[in-house]
Amino acid sequence: MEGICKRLVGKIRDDVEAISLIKGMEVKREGPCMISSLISEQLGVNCCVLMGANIANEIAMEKFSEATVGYRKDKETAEKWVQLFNTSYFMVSPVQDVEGVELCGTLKNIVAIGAGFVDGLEMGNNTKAAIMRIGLREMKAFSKLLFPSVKDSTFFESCGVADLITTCLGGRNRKCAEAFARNGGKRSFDELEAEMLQGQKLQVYIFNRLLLSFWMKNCLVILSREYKTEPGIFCVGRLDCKRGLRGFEPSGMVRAFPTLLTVHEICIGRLPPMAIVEYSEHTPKFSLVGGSAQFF
Ligand SMILES: NC(=O)C1=CN([C@@H]2O[C@H](COP(=O)(O)OP(=O)(O)OC[C@H]3O[C@@H](n4cnc5c(N)ncnc54)[C@H](O)[C@@H]3O)[C@@H](O)[C@H]2O)C=CC1
Ligand SMILES: O=C(CO)COP(=O)(O)O
Repeated sequence: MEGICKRLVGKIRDDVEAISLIKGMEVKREGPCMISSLISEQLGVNCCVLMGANIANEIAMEKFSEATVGYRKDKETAEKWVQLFNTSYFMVSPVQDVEGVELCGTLKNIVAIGAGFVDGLEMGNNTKAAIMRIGLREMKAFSKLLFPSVKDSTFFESCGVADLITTCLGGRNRKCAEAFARNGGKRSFDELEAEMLQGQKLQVYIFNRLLLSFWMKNCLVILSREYKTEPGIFCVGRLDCKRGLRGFEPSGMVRAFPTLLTVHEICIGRLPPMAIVEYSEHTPKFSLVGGSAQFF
C-alpha cells in the first residue's frame, strides 16, 4: 500500500476524500496498521472504508446485497459515499467505527479458512456454524483489544456477521482451505491458490501467517499502552505488563483466541486440519484478557 500511495503523493488535491475497499491490514514491526490509516497518513487525506457481504461476481450480476461504510467523524462525507454507492440492489449504511468495520473485513478471512477446514473434513453444518460463531466472538475480542473504541453493534452490520457468513459459504479462502484439509495438509496454500483461484489471491493469508509473530512482537506494546488506561484488563496468559516478557506463555494466546491461532497453526503445518475443532471446542479463557465483559 505504501508503494502505491507514494506514487500518488503530490498528484492529488488536499480536499480529496478517500475510501478503501481493501479487506486486510499491514503488520509492521511497531504493530498492526489499518489500510485506511496508512492511506490517510501517506496522502494526508480523510479515508473511509466500504466493507460488507460482497462477493464480487454476485454483485456484478446485480444480485441484492448490503454493505457498510465505516467513517471516523465526518458524517456528511459518509452520507455522500452512501449516496454514491447505493443502488436498488446494493444497500449501503454508514457506521461511525472505521476500525471496527475494517477489522471485520480483515478478520473474517481467518475464520473462513477454519470453515473451509470443517468442509474439507466433512464435519457438517452444525460444526461449521459453531466455528463461525466462535470465530465471530474472537474477531470482536481481538478488534477491541487493538482498538477499544470498536463498537459491538458493528458486528451486526453487513461488514460483520453477514460478510462472515458469505465468506464462510462461498469465499476463496474457504475454497482453498477445504482443499487443504481434503489433502490432509500435504499441499501448500500457495500451490492450491495458484491452481484453484485463476490468478486471484487469498485474502489476508499473509496476515494470518504473521499472526503469531505479530503477537510475539507486539502484544506487549499494545498491552502496555492500553494497560495504562484500563488497569487490570490486558493480561494474556502469564504475561504481566509490568514485568515485561518474563513468564510469557504463547499458550496464553491460544487460550484467549483458540480459533484464530489454531487456523494459523494449521496453515503453517504445525497442527493437522482436525485441530480446528479440538482447540475451538475449548472455551476461550477470556478471563485471561481480564474484564472479559468488555470484550465479549
Ligand atoms: N473479490 C471479492 O469478492 C472482494 C474483494 N474485496 C477486496 O478487493 C480487493 C481486490 O480483490 P480482488 O480483485 O478479488 O483480488 P485479486 O486477488 O483478484 O487481485 C488482487 C491484486 O492485487 C495485486 N497485489 C497484491 N499485492 C500487491 C502489492 N503489494 N502491490 C501491488 N499489487 C499487489 C495482486 O497481484 C492481484 O493482482 C482486495 O483487497 C479484497 O479484499 C472486497 C470485497 C469482495
Ligand atoms: O470479501 C469477500 C466477500 O465479502 C470476498 O470473499 P473471499 O475473499 O472469501 O472470496
